[in-house]
Amino acid sequence: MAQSASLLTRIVATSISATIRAGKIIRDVMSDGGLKIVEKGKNDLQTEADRCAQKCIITSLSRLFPNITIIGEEESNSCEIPSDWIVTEADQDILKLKLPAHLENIDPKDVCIWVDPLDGTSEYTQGLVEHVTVLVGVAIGERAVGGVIHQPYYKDNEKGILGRTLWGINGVGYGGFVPVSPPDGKRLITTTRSHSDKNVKAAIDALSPDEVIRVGGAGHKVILLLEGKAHAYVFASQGCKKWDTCAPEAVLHAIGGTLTDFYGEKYAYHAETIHPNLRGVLATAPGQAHQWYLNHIPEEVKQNLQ
Ligand SMILES: Nc1ncnc2c1ncn2[C@@H]1O[C@H](COP(=O)(O)O)[C@@H](O)[C@H]1OP(=O)(O)O
Ligand SMILES: [Mg+2]
Ligand SMILES: [Mg+2]
Ligand SMILES: [Mg+2]
Repeated sequence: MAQSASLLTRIVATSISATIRAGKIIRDVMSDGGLKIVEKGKNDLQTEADRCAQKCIITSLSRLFPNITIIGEEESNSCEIPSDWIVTEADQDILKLKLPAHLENIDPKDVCIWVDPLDGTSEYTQGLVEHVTVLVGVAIGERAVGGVIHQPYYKDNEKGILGRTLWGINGVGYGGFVPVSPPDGKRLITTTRSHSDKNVKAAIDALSPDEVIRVGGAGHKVILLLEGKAHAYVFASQGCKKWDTCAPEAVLHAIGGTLTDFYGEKYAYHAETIHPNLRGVLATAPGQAHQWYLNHIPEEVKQNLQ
């Protein structure tokens, strides 16, 4: 890998390769049929694919970036990993990116990488594989700056290949998708299909949507915002964690969208922060009035998110 490239571009470039490899592992586990599901908590599953994909990504990144904190959703174990799960390649186009001065010489101590090896596990176990993404987010200080979202089951009929990878670096660029504005004169809201409750529903009802798009995964829902299929992602629940939102937030910000909690505050992604997004997730596509959504959320809904 070009050592002259900056640390941030090297992390994002390698993360692209690592998520593609993890996506192949996720497809292989599904086609072999041995999901070996473990129940981590209420409505909270883990499969062999979550475990193996995390192992692939974290082992690869930690060998290349030994001084950087990497936090993954799944608990790690010390078992051997196949050598072909260890990724050393990097996306060459990303390595060529020119960064602004403040991102050029970052201190490895200020970087935290958040890994969600399989976002949308509930849907994956139900065979709704199009909802699945692999997420790697890169925070510098408190801010989510770089993000990679890989969709292992995306079908590109023209290229005849399975899978695509979307990336973004705030203030630098994005790729792997073409941003589209959502339709004018309508309010399309995307939200959970597997983790709903009274508070989640009350928030959506208060926004009087024309349509509610219920799909799995934080990564998948932010892709709907990137591609103009929804105006807002509304999840008034404490269920999402930092690894769910770091990468999607960075990619969304790179095209001018916004992701905050229900009080309008950005989440902090430094290594010492708590994992749950206790104040919910509200994200809007570029050009949408984020404040309008915040203003229309009932006080009671906000108070349940503390
Ligand atoms: N109550 C919860 N318990 C565990 N994970 C949750 C919960 N709510 C949301 N998540 C995580 O956030 C993602 C987005 O939520 P949803 O799909 O319900 O909109 C889920 O796919 C899941 O990530 P993961 O699949 O990686 O465990
Ligand atoms: Mg999970
Ligand atoms: Mg997740
Ligand atoms: Mg996950």
